[in-house]
Amino acid sequence: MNHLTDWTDLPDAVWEACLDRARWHRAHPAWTRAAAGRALGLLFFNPSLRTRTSMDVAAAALGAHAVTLSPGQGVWGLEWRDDARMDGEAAEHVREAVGVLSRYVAALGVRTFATLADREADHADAAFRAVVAASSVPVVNLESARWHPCQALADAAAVCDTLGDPRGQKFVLSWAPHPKALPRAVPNSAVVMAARLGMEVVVARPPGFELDGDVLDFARQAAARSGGSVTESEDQHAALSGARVVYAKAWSGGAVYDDPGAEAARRAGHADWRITEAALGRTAGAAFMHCLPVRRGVVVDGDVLDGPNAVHLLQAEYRLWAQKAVLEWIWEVRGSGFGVGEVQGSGAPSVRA
Ligand SMILES: CC(=O)N[C@@H](CCCN)C(=O)O
Ligand SMILES: NC(=O)OP(=O)(O)O
Repeated sequence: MNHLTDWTDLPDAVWEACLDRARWHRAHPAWTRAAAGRALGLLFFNPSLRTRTSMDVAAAALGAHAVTLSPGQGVWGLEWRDDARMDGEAAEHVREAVGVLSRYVAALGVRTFATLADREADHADAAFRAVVAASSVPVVNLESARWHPCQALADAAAVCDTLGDPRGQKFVLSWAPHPKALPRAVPNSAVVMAARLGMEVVVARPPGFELDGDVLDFARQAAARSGGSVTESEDQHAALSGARVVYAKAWSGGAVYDDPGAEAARRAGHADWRITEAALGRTAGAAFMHCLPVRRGVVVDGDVLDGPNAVHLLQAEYRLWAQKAVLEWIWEVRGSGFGVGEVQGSGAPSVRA
């Protein structure tokens, strides 16, 4: 069964074929009946605008039918912990709920954000893994505690369209201020994504906001295969010099698990990490990237988002093309059949001359 838990669980050839295919879809947007007769269940434990809409439309564009379910909002609240005594809000367990859904649909998409309270559960991606374990159909990760693989695929396509050949170009993942403690699935995925593309990756973040060591290890392993590199910096100013991409993202510091108050205070002390026109001016004409949703004037200034270097809407658009490619891969459909290695070039136009 083709689950998409994360790209780090899959051969590079699958990533490359899906990336080529995502770019191909942008150039060939016609709807098909490749997955006609199939249903897709979309289980959202957390809010979504892009993922929810683009998955629904991607399914429709392949002739499939999507059903979106939000546990606790018109759908029974769900428990995922194996050892839970269910005397709280949750009316059923994912073992039953996902067992049932597997009998209705041909694949499931699932969103389960990090708890930011249970370090071990988050690190093990336990909620998402509980759904995968209970499912008898393929599962697509729509952002778990650890990874956001659909975002990574869309981001990679947007980088390739924007830069042409990204190899050797400087990609700065820049930590950003935010009023809330946010998960790390997006930065984790972005750093491995850029390393896979052979980019010179710099993770710029204040002290206390380090990404997990195993995520940096995954990224360094990817960089070793692609000819890229991965380093860290506590100096945003220096990191931005020479950058061709600035990917801004807020994420919580490790202290969020032990001392949330201290984490919040430390986060509030770094408001000056916001991306401004002046910050972008220190780069080599970098494209500005963000996964969205984004807070204007907190994470990034409005004039950067409204300016010529911002590619955040292209990233978001690519979610649709990327997820068409993912659905084709998990269902092994594509008109004449979808096999790794048979995809030739994308033909997608460059959006930046
Ligand atoms: C604001 C917020 O909750 N952001 C979430 C979702 C990002 C895109 N799905 C995060 O930082 O992981
Ligand atoms: N980037 C992203 O996943 O957006 P949503 O949270 O709106 O789905």
